[in-house]
Order: sequence, then structure tokens, then C-alpha cells
Amino acid sequence: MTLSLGCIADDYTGASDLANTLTRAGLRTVQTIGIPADDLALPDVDAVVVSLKSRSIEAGLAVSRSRAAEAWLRGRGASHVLFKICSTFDSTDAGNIGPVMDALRADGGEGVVLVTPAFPETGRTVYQGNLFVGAVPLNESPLKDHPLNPMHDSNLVRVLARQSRTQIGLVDLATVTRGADAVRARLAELAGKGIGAAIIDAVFDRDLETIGLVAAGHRLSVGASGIGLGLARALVSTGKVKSAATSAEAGAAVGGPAACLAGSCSQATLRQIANAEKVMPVLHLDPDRILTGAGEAQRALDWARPRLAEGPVLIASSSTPDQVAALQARHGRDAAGHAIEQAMADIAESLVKSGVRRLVVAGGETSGAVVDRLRIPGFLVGVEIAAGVPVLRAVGAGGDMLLALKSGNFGGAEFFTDALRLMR
Ligand SMILES: Nc1ncnc2c1ncn2[C@@H]1O[C@H](COP(=O)(O)OP(=O)(O)OP(=O)(O)O)[C@@H](O)[C@H]1O
Ligand SMILES: O=C(O)[C@@H](O)C(=O)CO
Repeated sequence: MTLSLGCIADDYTGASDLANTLTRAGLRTVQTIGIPADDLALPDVDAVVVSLKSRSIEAGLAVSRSRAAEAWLRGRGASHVLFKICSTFDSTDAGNIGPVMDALRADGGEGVVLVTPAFPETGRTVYQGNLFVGAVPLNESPLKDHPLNPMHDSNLVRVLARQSRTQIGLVDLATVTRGADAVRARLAELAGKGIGAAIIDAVFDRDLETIGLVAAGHRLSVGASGIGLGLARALVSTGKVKSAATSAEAGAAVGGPAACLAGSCSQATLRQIANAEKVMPVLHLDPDRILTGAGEAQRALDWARPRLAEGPVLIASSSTPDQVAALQARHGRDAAGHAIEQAMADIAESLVKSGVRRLVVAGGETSGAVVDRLRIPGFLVGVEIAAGVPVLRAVGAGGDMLLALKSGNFGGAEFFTDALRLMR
């Protein structure tokens, strides 16, 4: 297997979002959980997305894990590596986007790294280096209340400069609009000034196609699914990859009971849970009881098991920003997040032991905890449920299973029913 594109994603939902985008653009793609073991039989693919859980861990650890993934991908022929970050640039001033980018840049011998979280299909656009989420700047969007990494600055040149050892430049929309050669000329100008990375504006998919053409000639890029789209289209349009259809195997039905787990507290997920209440039984976990070890996961299982034969159930820890802030004040942010993620993993593990074969999980960290606990080594990409969220078929695990890993902010109001309709 010689890879045309290697990808490292900093969380599992982000990885499936990217794998979905690459697949839809014609690349045969597999998502692996961590670096695949030597004995994992991977199909012949154009792109591998190695999923890490490195968005919110200590920066040094994020760097070493990303470097190991990069070495594995380059060892399989990937001349370009895309470091997939969140389309809302989720990170803190301590990282981890800057430190990982700096390390991969040094390893790959890259001049100026192209960086853009733009993903217009989901409303993420970048103009003059400022990230917009729908109609509002990042710092006015719901991301200002994120439980782990609240985002308070929409100017990504500034945000990345606080995290990186290199100087950060800007390639503005006017330059991108003039085409690939204009972007290359601007990058040469920035390189001449000793600048090592540049935020690139993108508002429409055509901007990402231009960026993809340029990026394909580089060793490293950093961004969300939009730059993945640009790279994939560049690889297909230049004939480096022959466009492939989605594998039918990925979507074949598995049957069996279905369940949904929500650990995301995003506004989108809260709305999706409210809508699910109209069509399926929903259990709201008591986060305080999780933190005090009062048997909340067991209560959830006792509630769910007798209902599974009747149809899907949803178990949610999600709360409003005020409730999240109050819980974090009582128990600490990291302790609260970790305990709830582990409770979700406990619940998922027991549900699968009880026969659940179709599992929908909302939230990147939550999905990471669940997939790790289920020891799933990788996924094939099936049909798209919503922008950035495909149906996934577990590979190499004990028995057939379909999952959907939803990034917190993704999906329409009826996401849970939309997912279950396509996961048969
Ligand atoms: N009621 C709650 N109070 C405080 N924290 C919570 C609560 N419910 C869940 N959490 C924690 O909030 C975090 C949510 O992160 P997660 O990545 O799962 O969702 P997200 O950030 O909305 O999704 P994404 O990363 O895909 O955008 C997790 O650490 C989770 O354990
Ligand atoms: O890019 C996005 O927004 C998502 O794929 C993601 O990474 C959210 O966790």
C-alpha cells in the first residue's frame, strides 16, 4: 500500500469527519484508531486517517503521539501529511495546534505551513485570518462556552502565534482568489521574511480547491475537513489518484439493538437531544452522581436494558453552559470531563455486551473514550448522515458493528433519528 495522503486527526469525530470528506471526494480512505497494529488487515487505500485523542492532552504528549503517527504514514509513502484540527480551532494558548505543527514542520522539512480550519459546508469560513462560525466571529459563537477549551479570540494569526515558536503570516482572500500561483508567490514572500506558517483565508469550496492545489506540492498542512477536500480534489484532478466509489461493504446492515450516547454540551447537541425526546426514551444522567461515584452508570444500564428490545434509547450527560460551569466549579474542569467520559465508556461497554450493534455517540472526547473502551482498531466509511458525520463500520473488532461519531456542533435538529435511519 502506497498512500497518496496521510492524515493525523486530533480527535476521533474529527477523524471520521475528514475520512467522510476524503471518501466523498473519491479517495479510498480508512480511519484507524491510533497507529494500526502490524497485524491489522487494512484494505488497499489512497488515504489513512490516524485518529488520536490529542486535542486536550498535555502538549508534549500530543507532539510525541503525532510524530509517531507521522513516521508511520510517511513510512507508507505519504509525501503529504495533513494534521486535522477542529474547524473551530479548539485549543488553548498552551496548544496543541502550534506545538504539533512546529514538530511536524521540523520533521517534514516544510517551509511555510498552510493552515486553515475553513469548512464552508458547516459554516466555518476564514476571512482576514478571522474565523467565523456561521454569521458570527468565533469568540461570539457558542464555542466561547466550550467545556474544555473556550475560544475567546477569532483572529487565528494571533491565536496560532501564541502557541507556535514560528512567526505566523496571512494569505488573504484576495490572493487566494487570484489562484494557485498567486498563493505560491505570497508563500515565497512570507518564507523570505522567516515566517514558518500562514493562516489562509477561505470562504467557498473553490478557495479550498486553490489551496489544495498548492498544498499538494507541500509536505505538511494543518486544517479541518475543508483543506482535506481541497487536497483530495487536487489529487484526483491532477490524476495522482483515480476517483473511487464508496465501498458497498461499509454500509451493509448489521441489525440488532441501537443506542445513542451524548456527552457533548454544544447547543447543536442540546437541540438534537430535545428533539430525540419526542421519538425515543431519553435518560438524563446526573453529572454530580457520576462525580461522587454514586452508581450512575449502573442506574443508566438498569434503565436502558429492558427498553432495548423496543427500539433505540438515548443516554445523555449534556447540560447547559451554566450547569456545566457550576459542575466544574464544584469538581474541577478536567476531573468533571474525565469522570463523565469514563462513565459514558462504562455504559457503552455494557450496552455492547447486552447486544447493542448500532451506536451513535455525540462529542469528540466522549467518542474517544467510548471507541477506546470498545477497542475498535479502525473504521470503513459508509454513507453520510450529515455534513462531517458518516456511518462507520468497525473493522477488526469482535463482530460487526455500525457507529456514528458526531462532532459536538455537527448535524441537523433531527440528527439522532437521521443517523439511526441510515444505520440498519
Ligand atoms: N454535564 C456536564 N458537565 C460538565 N462537563 C460535561 C457534562 N457532560 C459532558 N461533559 C464533558 O464535556 C466534554 C465534552 O466534550 P466532547 O468533545 O465530548 O463534546 P464537544 O466538545 O461538544 O464535541 P467536539 O469535540 O466534537 O466538538 C467531555 O469531557 C464531557 O465528559
Ligand atoms: O472540524 C470539526 O469541526 C470536527 O471534525 C471536529 O474536529 C470536532 O471535534
